[in-house]
Amino acid sequence: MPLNHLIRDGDNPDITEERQKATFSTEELAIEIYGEPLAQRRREISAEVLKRPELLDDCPHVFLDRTTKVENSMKKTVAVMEKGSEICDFTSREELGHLVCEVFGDDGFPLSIHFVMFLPAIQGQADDEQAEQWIPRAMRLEFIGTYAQTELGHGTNLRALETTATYDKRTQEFILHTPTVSAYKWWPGNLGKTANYVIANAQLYIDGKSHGPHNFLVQIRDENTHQPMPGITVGDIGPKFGLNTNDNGFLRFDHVRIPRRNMLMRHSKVSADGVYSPPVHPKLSYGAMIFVRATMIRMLAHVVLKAATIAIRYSCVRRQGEIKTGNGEVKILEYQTQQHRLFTALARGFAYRLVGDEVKNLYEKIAEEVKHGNVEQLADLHALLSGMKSIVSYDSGKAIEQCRMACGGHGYSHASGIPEMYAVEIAGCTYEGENMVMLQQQARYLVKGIHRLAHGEELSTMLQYLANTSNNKFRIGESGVDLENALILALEYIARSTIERVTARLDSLQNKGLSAENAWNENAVELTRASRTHTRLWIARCFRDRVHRIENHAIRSALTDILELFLTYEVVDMSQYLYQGGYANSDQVAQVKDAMYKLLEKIRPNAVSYVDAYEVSDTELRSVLGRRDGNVYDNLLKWAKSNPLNRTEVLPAVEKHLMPMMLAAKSKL
Ligand SMILES: CCCCCCCCCC/C=C\CCCCCC(=O)SCCNC(=O)CCNC(=O)[C@H](O)C(C)(C)COP(=O)(O)OP(=O)(O)OC[C@H]1O[C@@H](n2cnc3c(N)ncnc32)[C@H](O)[C@@H]1OP(=O)(O)O
Ligand SMILES: Cc1cc2nc3c(=O)[nH]c(=O)nc-3n(C[C@H](O)[C@H](O)[C@H](O)COP(=O)(O)OP(=O)(O)OC[C@H]3O[C@@H](n4cnc5c(N)ncnc54)[C@H](O)[C@@H]3O)c2cc1C
Repeated sequence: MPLNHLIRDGDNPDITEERQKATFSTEELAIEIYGEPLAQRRREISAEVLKRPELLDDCPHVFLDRTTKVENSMKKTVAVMEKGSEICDFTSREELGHLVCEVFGDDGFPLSIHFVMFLPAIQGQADDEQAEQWIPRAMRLEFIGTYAQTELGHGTNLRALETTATYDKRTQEFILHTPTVSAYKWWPGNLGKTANYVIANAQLYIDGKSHGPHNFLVQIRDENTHQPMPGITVGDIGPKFGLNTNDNGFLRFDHVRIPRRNMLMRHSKVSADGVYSPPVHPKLSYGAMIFVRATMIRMLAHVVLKAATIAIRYSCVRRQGEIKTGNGEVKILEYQTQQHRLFTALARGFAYRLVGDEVKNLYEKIAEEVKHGNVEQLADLHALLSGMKSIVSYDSGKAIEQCRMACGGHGYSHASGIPEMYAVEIAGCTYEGENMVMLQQQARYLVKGIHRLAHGEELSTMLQYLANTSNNKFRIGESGVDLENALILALEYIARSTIERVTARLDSLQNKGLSAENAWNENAVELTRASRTHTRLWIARCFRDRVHRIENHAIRSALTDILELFLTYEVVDMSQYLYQGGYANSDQVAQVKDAMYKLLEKIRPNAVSYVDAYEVSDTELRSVLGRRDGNVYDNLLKWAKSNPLNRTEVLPAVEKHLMPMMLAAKSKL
């Protein structure tokens, strides 16, 4: 029995040859990633989707205009809701999430923000009575909601949001109002044409006093006619870099009245006579953002692993050039440069995917505590997620772009599927908090950590390495120190020294009389660097711990190669920091590079099996280059021929414009 379970007759022999080389069972690696029974359920769901034409695209989605894309996704949503429960367990987020990926791909679908923000906001911030009233209706899709926070003028600085919710004691209502153009809600996903309810974030005013941003449930469209409600102006904001199947929207409130009980009241409350009770933590109304920041790590990793699947499979069927003259053209994956750009992308994908599970578990644990009023760990969680969403979105974007370029010209074509993946994934650098801003949120926490240490106070587990000042020499190659440990210690040193340096600069500038705010801004770039090094260390440690827990020996060994490649790549990428304070010399850094190049060779025979084990179906991949069967060229030709521009031999526009011009030019001769 071959170890790779995807070997089939009729496949491109070049890709079959790759699968025959597997040294681990791809099914067992799939189980390690997804767990049982999910690994098997995912396959069954994929197979079921293939049998149901109403869930499949009639033609490649990239050939469609926006209006048709939006219509198709609405049509398929209804099909999923009618028949989906025959295919998957709707109560399982994982199963439903997989079905959504199969049917809709990455570019958005009408219920995305309903599920990822609207419902979580209600679940976390509505009191029990409100939850009981709204959640069952929302789950049954009697209405569709979105999360309307960002405005035309402000997205980052939430304290400056201009939408107001003024309490009217007389009628016991809030009046939602958009006072200026810059106060228009702008960006919320599925707001433009789909949603009929929103969670609106607005400044709460009672008796002329502001209490800061709070969340309110507001109906914006009629439940029967879908027409905007009185006082509501709403529409789509237009085409974007990506996510064009998603109707991101704008929204204006003109003195819209809602009942008092439509303010989400689990944490903050307004009584009928207008008495305000604040939450136990001032940022509890930001809970839905925390949820998405925790969830998006796995979503982003998923996109990297899809891009790696495409580029690695394609690199085994594409032959170009010779390594040794006369020996024939090689698969492009034989080139070390190709292995370096693709296997490091693969390693990041696996690291972020597995660490993403840990982040999700941590979030769930802390969210449960918060629900019961214990906010002790909220600052740790906020700092971690601020760093994680920034590192994972940015480094995943770089990895996907490398995958695209590694496919040469065909990578630039939408036939590869990678351009759309990149456009969707890279939005993660912006949404849920612009990366530079979020890195600085985490930097505040790190600087505080150094100050706490100086005052002899206890540090959270995440920061304890800051106290390890005896780690001041790179120990690679020393007897008794294995590669992994030496690399993790190097990453600890990089993070600690970077955070210490920038904190010392901040302190010294303030001692010289500069204000804390100006000192901060003068060091903001270095602060974001400190934040990055800390997060990259956290990811590395968490990935290492995850791999060490694997019981299946062959799978642990396969993922150890990926882990070591990840660690060597991270250390090489940040090696300039190792020279700070004389921690390492250039020979030691060269040793890390050598180890990394050896790992590329070691991973090479299993490359296709790693991505096969991640098990993304062709339906979900939507890529001609990444097809499981490796039959790329015939299908590229079919794809190009099916392009709407080729429906007629002579394009009407050519007849109308260019032909007369050319004929007129000829007649002038
Ligand atoms: C089952 C089905 C599955 C379906 C799957 C479908 C898939 C669909 C795919 C969907 C694709 C994409 C989804 C996209 C969704 C995108 C949605 C959005 O973007 S919503 C809008 C997000 N907006 C933001 O993130 C705004 C960013 N800004 C902020 O978060 C804050 O304003 C700020 C943190 C930058 C500053 O806040 P401010 O109030 O000004 O606070 P201070 O800076 O003064 O900080 C004071 C203090 O508070 C701490 N803090 C800040 N935030 C938090 C928090 N959230 N929790 C805990 N603590 C917080 C901060 O650290 C400070 O602490 P100190 O101790 O004082 O240092
Ligand atoms: C695809 C997509 C989907 C979205 N979906 C939603 C949604 O469903 N609901 C919703 O409410 N919003 C949504 N948003 C909005 C999104 O959350 C905001 O765009 C994001 O938080 C960034 O805010 P901004 O646009 O105001 O950027 P800005 O804050 O204007 O950023 C512009 C530049 O200014 C810099 N900057 C700003 N403040 C600081 C600072 N304090 N220090 C240093 N630099 C700073 C930034 O780093 C950046 O370089 C979505 C956005 C996108 C792209």
